[in-house]
Amino acid sequence: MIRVESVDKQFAGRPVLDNLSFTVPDGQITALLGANGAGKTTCLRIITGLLRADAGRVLLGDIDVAQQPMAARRQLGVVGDREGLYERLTVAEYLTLFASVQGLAGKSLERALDAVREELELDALWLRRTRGFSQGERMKVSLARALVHRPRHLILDEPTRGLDVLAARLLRRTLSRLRAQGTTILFSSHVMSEVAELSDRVLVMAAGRIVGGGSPVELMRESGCDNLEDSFVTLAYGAAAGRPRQEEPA
Ligand SMILES: Nc1ncnc2c1ncn2[C@@H]1O[C@H](COP(=O)(O)OP(=O)(O)OP(=O)(O)O)[C@@H](O)[C@H]1O
Repeated sequence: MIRVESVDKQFAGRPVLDNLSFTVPDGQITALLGANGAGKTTCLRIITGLLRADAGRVLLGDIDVAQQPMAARRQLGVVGDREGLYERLTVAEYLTLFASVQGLAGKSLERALDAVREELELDALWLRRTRGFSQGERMKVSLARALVHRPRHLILDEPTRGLDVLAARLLRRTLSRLRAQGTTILFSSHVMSEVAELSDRVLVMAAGRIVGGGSPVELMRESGCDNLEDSFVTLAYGAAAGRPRQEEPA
């Protein structure tokens, strides 16, 4: 389970996250929605330990991300900016490096590499250097890097941005399989059809706070709308106009 508890973050004195609290249950896919600038990426970066909160804390199970960064890293897979590939390395070399950093060696390293190679259909890319990779190819390698150590928690920032139909489908299939294995998954997206299809739970952010949360059906009921996109607009932009509601931490 991921717990975000009373997190504040300011940039240059401007509040971006404002006493933000929510939980992400195990074995479910949770989508984080919000208008541009609502604070989604900032929130995900704090969960993954890339940014420090000004106040509050983030727990992965019992592990405090800021207090126990090494332990947190072993529990986390992160798919963020797909630009971070080392272009001189082949996919095999790159994934070996990341798996080693996570403490894998010998037979368990080999097994971990074989598993992501098969699951993410990486055969054709395996011995290629990542320079010049397409968006879809980069996503596959980023996802393989995030999963190679079998983390309990997976965080993805707009994972289907720029992907074609087949690559997006592979990603969705992979997320569904991971959910069935009990992985806790949190992803941000602007694509409502994908959110409606994939998510067990949706969190709507506006101005650094949670303004709605529940299953897609619950959100539609709460907002009195018959589709997720209208619910999102009602909750996110209605709230931005001045009626925020903070979800209680579970
Ligand atoms: N390093 C930074 N320095 C200053 N301001 C920042 C920084 N990072 C984010 N911000 C600001 O914080 C606010 C929230 O940004 P964030 O990237 O978290 O939003 P988002 O919800 O992910 O938006 P989008 O949907 O456009 O990706 C924005 O106003 C952004 O300009």
